[in-house]
Amino acid sequence: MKYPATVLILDDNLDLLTAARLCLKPHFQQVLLLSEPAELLTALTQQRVDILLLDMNFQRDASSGEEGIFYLKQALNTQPDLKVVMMTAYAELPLAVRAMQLGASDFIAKPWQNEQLLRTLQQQLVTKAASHVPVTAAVDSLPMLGESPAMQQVQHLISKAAATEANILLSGESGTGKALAAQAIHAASARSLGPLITVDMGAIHSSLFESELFGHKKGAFTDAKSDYSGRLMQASGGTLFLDELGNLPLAQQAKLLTALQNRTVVAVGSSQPQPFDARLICATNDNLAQKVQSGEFRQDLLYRINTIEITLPPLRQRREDISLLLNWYLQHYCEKYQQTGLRITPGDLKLLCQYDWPGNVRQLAHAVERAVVLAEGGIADFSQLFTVAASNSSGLAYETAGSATEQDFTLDYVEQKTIAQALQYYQGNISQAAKALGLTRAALYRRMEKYQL
Ligand SMILES: Nc1ncnc2c1ncn2[C@@H]1O[C@H](COP(=O)(O)OP(=O)(O)OP(=O)(O)O)[C@@H](O)[C@H]1O
Repeated sequence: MKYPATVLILDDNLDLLTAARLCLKPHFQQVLLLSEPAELLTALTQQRVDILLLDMNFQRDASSGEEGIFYLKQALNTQPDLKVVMMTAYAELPLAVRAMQLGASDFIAKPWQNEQLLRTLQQQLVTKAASHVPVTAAVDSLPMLGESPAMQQVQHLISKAAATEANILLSGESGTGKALAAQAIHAASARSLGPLITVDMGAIHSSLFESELFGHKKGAFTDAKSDYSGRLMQASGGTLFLDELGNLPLAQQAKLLTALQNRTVVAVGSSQPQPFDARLICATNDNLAQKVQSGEFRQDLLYRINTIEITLPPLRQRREDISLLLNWYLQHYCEKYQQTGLRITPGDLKLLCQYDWPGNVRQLAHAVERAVVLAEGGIADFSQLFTVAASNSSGLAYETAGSATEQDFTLDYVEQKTIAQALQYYQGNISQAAKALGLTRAALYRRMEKYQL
């Protein structure tokens, strides 16, 4: 039986490509080969890929791995849920660790044994299946819940704003539902039949900013193998959702402002402005007014985007909604994991309603999912969350040096511990934790799912 998955192998060594294809073809539905790294972006935009097997070095005698890192970032920016396995002939641990910090899922040293390669890729598919509902995908189908006065006010603003063409700024802590609100606004607007194009501004590499947003012409730069329309044009007729806007560097803020003011884009390699027609929604978990004061955010850009500002309140400021959300997610995950009759004990419910939920609804949903999976005797098991809350630490058992065990030295363990500490330090702020860890937000989410944080 073949895995219903597509593997893309990128290496400039044609013999290696052939050998890898021979090894993998009997086991995977589709195995694609690429010898030209400049074509990676096009390949990923044209074709859904599950696993990318990526070489670290492309130029002759190169051993720094920088090219591999560059293409890794490019691949994850294009397809954030992609599993990337790095291949390196120079199996230096620091390089592999760096690649994994940047979002690679695993690495394999060349020359590999066929069995080892197969096992590594199979493992990626298992992890991919286990992380089932990615956070972003879950947003698509979930309703926006909340009966507290604060949420009723938010719902009211959403329906009023949706009926207009006004630019909207959504603010609020991480996990409070800004992306969900953007979807609700789009769905309730006259543009609902058009596209909703989301751009994570924190995840776009500065060198790709203009090309990604405004498009490029074929031949405008080395990698530009064909014309690309860009996100603003793609959103025409629909809604453009710029997430994590507070992370945008000043130079790029100026370019974005010009495009928004003129409602035109000039593709890289062109001098011809093209009009675009998209409704703008922006989101941030930063205080942009404060960033204006400190000179990190342009005031004119803020005025352009915040015609209507909607602030999503943190869960701790609307505790009335906690039990509603707990029950809704309990039912949701019971259906998903085919559990029946699970309940939350009154004692647990009380504690859960008192808890501050620094990661807001996202954290609550994850906690319920975990509790459903770990449930025994018909009772949802929140013990892991309570351990975290009680110790006010990451929930991991930190042994002293004297009691260290072998597992303390595994990369997985060290990574998990570091991520948990960063999340705790930044009080659940995903963007700040991701930045400190040197990860994209998508890569951090993937790891949080993996380690159940
Ligand atoms: N009011 C709500 N009702 C039900 N689910 C919600 C609600 N708010 C958020 N969620 C869920 O919580 C998760 C996080 O929401 P979302 O991604 O919209 O948050 P966010 O504020 O955009 O976070 P970030 O700033 O980290 O991107 C999603 O799975 C979403 O469906």
